[in-house]
Amino acid sequence: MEARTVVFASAPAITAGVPQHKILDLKVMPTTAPQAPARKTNLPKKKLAGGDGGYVLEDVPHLTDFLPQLQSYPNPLQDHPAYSVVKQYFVNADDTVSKNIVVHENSARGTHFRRAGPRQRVYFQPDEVSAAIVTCGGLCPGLNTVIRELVCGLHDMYGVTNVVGIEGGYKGFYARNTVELTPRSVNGIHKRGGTVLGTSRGGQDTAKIVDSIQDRGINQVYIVGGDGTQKGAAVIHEEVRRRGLKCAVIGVPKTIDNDIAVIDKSFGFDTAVEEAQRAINAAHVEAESTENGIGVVKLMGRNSGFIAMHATLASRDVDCCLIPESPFFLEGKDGLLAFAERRLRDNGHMVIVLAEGAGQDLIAKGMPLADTHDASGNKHLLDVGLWLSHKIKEHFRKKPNFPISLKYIDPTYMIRAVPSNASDNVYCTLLAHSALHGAMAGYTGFVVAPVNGRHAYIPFYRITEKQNKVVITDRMWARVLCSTNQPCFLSPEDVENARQLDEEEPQIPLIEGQNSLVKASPMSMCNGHGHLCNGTTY
Ligand SMILES: Nc1ncnc2c1ncn2[C@@H]1O[C@H](COP(=O)(O)OP(=O)(O)OP(=O)(O)O)[C@@H](O)[C@H]1O
Ligand SMILES: O=P(O)(O)OC[C@H]1O[C@](O)(CO)[C@@H](O)[C@@H]1O
Ligand SMILES: [Mg+2]
Repeated sequence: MEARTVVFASAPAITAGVPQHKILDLKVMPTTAPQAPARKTNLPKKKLAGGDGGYVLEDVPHLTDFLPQLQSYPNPLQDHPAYSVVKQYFVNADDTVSKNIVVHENSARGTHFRRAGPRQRVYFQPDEVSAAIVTCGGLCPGLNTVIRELVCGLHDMYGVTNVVGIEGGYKGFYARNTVELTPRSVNGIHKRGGTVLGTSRGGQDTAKIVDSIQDRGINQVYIVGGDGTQKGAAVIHEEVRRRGLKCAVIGVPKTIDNDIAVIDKSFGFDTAVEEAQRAINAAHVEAESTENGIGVVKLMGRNSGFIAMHATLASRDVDCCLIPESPFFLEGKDGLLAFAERRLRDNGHMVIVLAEGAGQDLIAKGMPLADTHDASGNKHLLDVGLWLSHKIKEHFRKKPNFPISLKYIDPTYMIRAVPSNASDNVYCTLLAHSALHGAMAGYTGFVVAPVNGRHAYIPFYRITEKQNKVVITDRMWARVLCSTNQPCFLSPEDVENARQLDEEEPQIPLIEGQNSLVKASPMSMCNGHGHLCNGTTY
């Protein structure tokens, strides 16, 4: 395939903070010709704008930020029969989504993100688009649905026919071949678990990946993966921008652990919680059927216990839920072992659900092991389910008049290798559509996801700067403790630490000329193309 590069003219004139975009013809040339010099931009990483009442828009980059002469075209969707009856199909240029939905009388309006959806003007012509999709990290229900809907959405809504899949995760960009993706080839893949493209951990070499993007002439890259993947996507975007390539880099957040910050939830999470019910039911049936039966179920959740928490609440058969965010201890009258004894005396059986990351410090105390990591740098965890089962058996072995029967169920890979359920399928479809509308409209360097129920374009740094964790000082965790009636196992010091972690995120102050655009009302911040008029300082 012929690689292409874009030549651009001088920066736009700026009048009163609003760049006057001069529309030039896009010149396309083979890479054998001298490369256009990457524009020496020192665009700040954050693109913020302020409005009245403490309104802050944390915006995402647009291709015209560094390729100001790009040609735009009317969105072909305006002639699409399926959308012709929709009252207002295009998103308003100044639509934004509020990060905080619970407000008080005197609250500042706070952080907002650009609303996802189709724009009136697009920055790609259908036959110009060369899109690539890659899936990275662990498996997750819904990966195939996202792939299918990206391919079909690009094709059906925008007439794009050139879409390839990168095989085997980030490594596939430089080590493996691509696979052509057509509506026909992806038809039906959403009914299968896994990812038809394959996935991997490690092997992220930004320069090589961007070389591959450039050589193959790819101008839209859809990167589907978890927190690690999105960190990789952020640096790929930086490099693409540094080289001045007309290439939109879009992240679609994936993880069953639901540990991605800001967003409502990640796809696959619902399916994982639903699938976990099968394991918990089995543990409950086994436990109920024997004298002092104990069922122990280990679920995924390296650093965040969302799956365990939601599976516990959904099931109602769980007597104790253990998650990484909430420390626990075994010994003493308030410890887990004494609690298990009490529960067995009262009910004759019990079910314990734990997230794989729970109690890691506790285990390490007893058996110091070398710190080992996977290819992506994630710490290898010790098997808390096996360890806890052993500790419980050891405890009751000392009590000959208290025979127990313990069954340990480890369904970790079973809950993520299944196809997505109906609700995740719909979610993945909307995610894919939001992603491709953003790319066609020229946005780049963003992750797409719902925030308070509305799909939004979120800058990469927001997703990668911290992980989403269960806040144990929140009411949701209290609901779990109330449903299981388990002790909270926390010392006053633990509670204090948890409260500190839960402190409200500091608002980013707008400093004119450094990280802010103009101080303006949201209405006045947009130009006719539906993106912020940002000039060179944002
Ligand atoms: N800090 C980072 N910078 C650049 N690339 C990274 C970074 N962390 C991870 N990656 C790359 O992203 C890919 C996936 O990362 P990782 O294995 O951590 O999974 P993930 O995307 O977090 O998904 P999950 O944890 O849900 O399985 C890997 O190819 C890895 O090399
Ligand atoms: O064994 P693998 O493939 O590294 O995956 C395990 C990890 O993947 C995750 O499910 C995230 O995808 C974690 O909860 C878990 O620790
Ligand atoms: Mg991860």
